[in-house]
Amino acid sequence: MQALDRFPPDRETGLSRLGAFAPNAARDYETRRNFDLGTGGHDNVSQLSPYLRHRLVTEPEVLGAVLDLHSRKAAGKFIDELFWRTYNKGWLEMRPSVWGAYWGELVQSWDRVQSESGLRDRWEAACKGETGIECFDHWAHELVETGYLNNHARMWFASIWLFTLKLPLALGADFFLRHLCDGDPASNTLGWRWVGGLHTPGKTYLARASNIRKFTDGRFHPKYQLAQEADPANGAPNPERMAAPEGDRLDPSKRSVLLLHEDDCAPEWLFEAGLEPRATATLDTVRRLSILTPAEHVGAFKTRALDDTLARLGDRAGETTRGLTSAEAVSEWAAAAGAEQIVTSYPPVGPAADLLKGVKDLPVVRPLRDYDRRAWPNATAGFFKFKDAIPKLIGRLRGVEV
Ligand SMILES: Cc1cc2nc3c(=O)[nH]c(=O)nc-3n(C[C@H](O)[C@H](O)[C@H](O)COP(=O)(O)OP(=O)(O)OC[C@H]3O[C@@H](n4cnc5c(N)ncnc54)[C@H](O)[C@@H]3O)c2cc1C
Repeated sequence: MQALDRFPPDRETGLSRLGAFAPNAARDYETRRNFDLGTGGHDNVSQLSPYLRHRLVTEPEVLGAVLDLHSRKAAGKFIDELFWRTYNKGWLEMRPSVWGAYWGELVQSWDRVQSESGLRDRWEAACKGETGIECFDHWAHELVETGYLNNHARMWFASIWLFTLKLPLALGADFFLRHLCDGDPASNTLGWRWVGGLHTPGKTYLARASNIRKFTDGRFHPKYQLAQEADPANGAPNPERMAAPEGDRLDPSKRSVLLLHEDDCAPEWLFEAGLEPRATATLDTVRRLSILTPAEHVGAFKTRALDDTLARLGDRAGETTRGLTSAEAVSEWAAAAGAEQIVTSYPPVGPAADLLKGVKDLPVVRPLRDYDRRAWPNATAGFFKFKDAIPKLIGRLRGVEV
């Protein structure tokens, strides 16, 4: 699998990629990050997203490595981008119905694909990279083969999907989730909603031929091929905000089992909080990412990342079980291990959280990392408001009050 050759799903690779990238996280990154230099040419950005998305490497670790080498000002652009991920997670936690609405739109759009042959043909051509728009077709192939696209390419691709090809937003977000190694319910849904003019109501992102030519170093120039205007896409409006989650308190004296999932492959912090599980299991939620079957590399990334986690935990994990796929299977496993509680790192909005809602027989204790608990409540409105909290959040991590 080409994607996993590029993104070996283990923590050691994530950390060594971070070490190699950190020296370039200041001016180099700021001036070059928007360039999409083609398959295999993405050294201008960190390519850490599959590791961050599954928390094989954590945000505090990335911030720490970068701030050991650069001032906050010098690495400001990179730090902002990293906090976009945190912002998206917090924003969706406080508005979880957006994920439910996305699923509703996906089911509806999929029904239309099956009944409207014109739509089906355009959707198939887009997914196969056979639209005749050379840059778009290249990105469709790159995504399917490598599981990755540069951020600017994701923006252009989503814009062309919505405004030139006039395809439904949910089908585009689904195409990404089925192929990205970093596919994330928050960053992907919000990324598509941002391009489509739903996140910042009415403000759409229109891809322009001249911008594509400049930032692909002249590889592509889709002159006269792209829509010239972008009316907001159809989709649920932003709902009212709920309170941010605080997470559960862990009582390590109770008989516990540990459940690992794709959202936190660095659960060592739970052991530091006193957890001594009798047994540990991994969840397999890849089939809950889409109505269709995700690409093989997407599931393989998650399975191997969780295997890497179990290997690191060693004997501390107790007896191990792999790949539970339903709430019933989780309950049965925990009961057989004689547990009083199932402990799991707080699963943010997405497939693992969806599955765990169905576990009723035993309490599921979901402690939340300090980083998330402090950062998420700041996603009250747009990113620029959230940004005001960044100095303080960094100060707490670095042990300096700002
Ligand atoms: C339509 C669309 C869909 C997207 N879908 C996803 C997704 O499913 N998963 C995902 O992780 N990101 C998604 N992004 C955000 C962004 O494109 C990727 O995080 C980034 O390209 C990953 O590459 P990198 O690690 O080399 O990023 P770098 O530029 O090196 O940035 C470092 C880290 O910061 C975070 N980051 C950077 N840019 C963004 C951003 N714009 N939004 C949120 N976080 C960011 C990522 O965790 C990234 O690993 C999407 C963006 C768009 C426009």
